[in-house]
Amino acid sequence: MIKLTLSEAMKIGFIGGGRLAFALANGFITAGLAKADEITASCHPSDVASAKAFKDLGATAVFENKPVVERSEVVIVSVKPDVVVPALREVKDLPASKNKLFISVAMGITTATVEKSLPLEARVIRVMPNTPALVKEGAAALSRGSRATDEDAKLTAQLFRAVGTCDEVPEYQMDAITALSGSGPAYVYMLIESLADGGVRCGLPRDLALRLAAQTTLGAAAMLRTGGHPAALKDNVTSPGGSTAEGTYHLEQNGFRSAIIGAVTAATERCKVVNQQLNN
Ligand SMILES: NC(=O)C1=CN([C@@H]2O[C@H](COP(=O)(O)OP(=O)(O)OC[C@H]3O[C@@H](n4cnc5c(N)ncnc54)[C@H](OP(=O)(O)O)[C@@H]3O)[C@@H](O)[C@H]2O)C=CC1
Ligand SMILES: O=C(O)[C@@H]1CCC=N1
Repeated sequence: MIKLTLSEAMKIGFIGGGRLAFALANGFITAGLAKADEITASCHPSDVASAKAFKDLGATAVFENKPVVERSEVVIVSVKPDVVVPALREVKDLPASKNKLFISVAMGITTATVEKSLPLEARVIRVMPNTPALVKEGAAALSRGSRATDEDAKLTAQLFRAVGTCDEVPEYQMDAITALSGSGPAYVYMLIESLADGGVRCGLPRDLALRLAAQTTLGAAAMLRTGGHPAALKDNVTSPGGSTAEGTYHLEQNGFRSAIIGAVTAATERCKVVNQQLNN
């Protein structure tokens, strides 16, 4: 087996050159982990915009999946969940697919499902990243497939740690992680947009409201990273009889916490349904 070592010269391929693939490719390049001209991504022939985005990065955009596998040491499978099996079927019989590390980022799709679509010798790791990888603030988790080695897990963790954090977890936790940190940026953007809308409603100019909302979210997250507990940090903001107590009371009355908990629960269920549908 060829030993993989992470270096700037590592050839990284993406089957599915969409939004997440672009965020990762851009993140890997700016982190100095990959050279743009060592990256290959496959795009649909009709998807001129994605192909152009990769070309503008200095990467190679192709319109077939086979060259991605042939040109790359590590292949990141970044198509939509229902396209994973058909896309891998196209490359299964290539000699280049044997002994290769495939990293699947598809929501809900288990390593067992991916392994069944590849040659016996291929190794699989499942990763759930998120789009803030683009600015090196990603949160990722990885789980090993049955044939993945310690070195594969180490290399994958190194790749994703270059663009944020990466924890190794048992695979049964992956759906909940997808629902929390994979989808989480969308919920946070909704929070930020709502904060700004509130500011505008109360008379602030839109650009100031949006900047304050984004910086407040960034600052609050940075405080948590220093080791504080969210409840204690919230209490520090809440003066007796003050504005925050009034605001948080309104949130509680309107089911803010249960709405967020419900969102993560619903998204977790969606991941399970997707994998079940694929295996029926
Ligand atoms: N977006 C995110 O924040 C995250 C996404 N993911 C996972 O990443 C994967 C991709 O998501 P995302 O980037 O959002 O989706 P996109 O739709 O942006 O990307 C998928 C890309 O694959 C292309 N494609 C479709 N069929 C094929 C095929 N047979 N061969 C090669 N490429 C093909 C699509 O082209 P076309 O549009 O023309 O169909 C599209 O450009 C999903 O499995 C998702 O679960 C994981 C974590 C976070
Ligand atoms: O919405 C989705 O299905 C993907 C998975 C996590 C984030 N985006």
